[in-house]
Amino acid sequence: MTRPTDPPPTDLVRQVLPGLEMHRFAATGLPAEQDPRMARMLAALERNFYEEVPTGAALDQVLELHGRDGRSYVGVYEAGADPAEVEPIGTYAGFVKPLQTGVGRQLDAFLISEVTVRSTHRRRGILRTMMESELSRAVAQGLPVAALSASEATIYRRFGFGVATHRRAVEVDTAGEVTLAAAPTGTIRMVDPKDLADLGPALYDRALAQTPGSVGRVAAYTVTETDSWRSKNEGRGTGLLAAVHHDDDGTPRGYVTYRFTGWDQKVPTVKLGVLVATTAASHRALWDHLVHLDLIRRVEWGFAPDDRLLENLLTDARRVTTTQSEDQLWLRILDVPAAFAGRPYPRDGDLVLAVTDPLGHAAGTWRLLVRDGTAAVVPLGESGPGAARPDLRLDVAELSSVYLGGVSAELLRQAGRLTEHRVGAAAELTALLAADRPVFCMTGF
Ligand SMILES: CC(=O)SCCNC(=O)CCNC(=O)[C@H](O)C(C)(C)COP(=O)(O)OP(=O)(O)OC[C@H]1O[C@@H](n2cnc3c(N)ncnc32)[C@H](O)[C@@H]1OP(=O)(O)O
Repeated sequence: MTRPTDPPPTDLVRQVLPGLEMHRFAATGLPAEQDPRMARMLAALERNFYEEVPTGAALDQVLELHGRDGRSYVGVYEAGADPAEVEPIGTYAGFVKPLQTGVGRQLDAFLISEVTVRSTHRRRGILRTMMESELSRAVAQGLPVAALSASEATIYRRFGFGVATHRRAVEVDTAGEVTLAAAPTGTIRMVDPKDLADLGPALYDRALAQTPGSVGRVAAYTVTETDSWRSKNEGRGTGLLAAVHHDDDGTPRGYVTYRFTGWDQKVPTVKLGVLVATTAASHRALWDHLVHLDLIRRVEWGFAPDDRLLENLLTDARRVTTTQSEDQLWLRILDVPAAFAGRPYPRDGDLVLAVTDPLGHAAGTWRLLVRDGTAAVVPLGESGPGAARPDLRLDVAELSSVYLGGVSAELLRQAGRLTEHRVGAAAELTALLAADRPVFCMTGF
């Protein structure tokens, strides 16, 4: 008999490679004792990332959070193994969250995370098997795009993913007199991080709606920003600081969390955790707070947008140093007509795109016709009646890179990543896909 607390059965078991089987099951959110299959999945992926494996209450907390995300897991096991008894060799998580395609416009995206293969079983096609299977499943479910963030930049292009957003790490020199280009408004109040439990997600969702390139946040952030990881000080907090900005009417508009790195540092420093601003004024006010912290001479932020907003915020732009710059969101268009119908356009346009796709999902010659801010995409033959000569020829990885408007098609033409058959077509595509706000993925997953 199945008790209500039992995890649901595996919905797929099949041989995928000699001696190996693939199982798929949902994260139940149940504690390890009631769901040993998920506990072993989590242990395997932590080990494959060379991380410590959580136990006890810390493990149960992670399992609960993954349940809240609605994650679906795929595990590759030795044939005949019971996933409740042994750890998988390959791990893969997928879940659906909104992708912001423009201000006020969202699409459902298939987010992929926790992709690992045991070090003794790498380069035998386990990742390829899991990825091809799950992308096909996402297509069958009608999801127009997939997305991930990559541990290495050389892995995912072969599966049709292209870099759509970038992020950087910055250091801001806050020693001495720091001035902002415009005076801040509203008030800043220090709060207990636990007070962000409801406010944080609500403000994030409002910021998300204005930020093309961002995706819905995973549940783990509610624990990170409230400083309540059970693995650290049993969830009682570790000295994280939190400040909320209220506008002149007293409405909360943004918040920031940060941590002092200690007096043993040569340059007294705070490190930002999460910064969420739903208005430009709130963003300015939070930075005004950060750059004027007494005794602090440096602010570090490891997850900053790759734009020049911060430099323009300060009177002295040279106080900002970029210490690292990286790809962030890798996007993969699965359904060309649905993806292009699901974003806004600043102008009219008419382009024919010949798209190659190693997995076939987006392959074809497509006419992208945009009128009054709305796109219609129709498939065309390249030969025979109705044939059209393409203006541009590109792989789905490049199409996915330029889709949100954060990467320029003209720039990719100059890099030799796409071929122009009509002079000026790449610049036209760039203009057609221009975003109304800087394109940035505000969150990791
Ligand atoms: C979205 C995320 O979760 S990103 C996190 C990815 N995980 C990690 O970095 C953890 C450590 N690494 C691993 O666990 C594994 O090496 C993985 C998951 C990256 C690759 O798994 P494998 O099973 O070895 O990959 P698989 O054998 O299926 O290779 C598929 C293809 O990708 C290529 N590939 C695999 N890993 C890499 C790599 N690190 N760099 C470049 N190419 C790679 C293979 O050569 C192969 O190419 P081909 O099919 O075009 O000939």
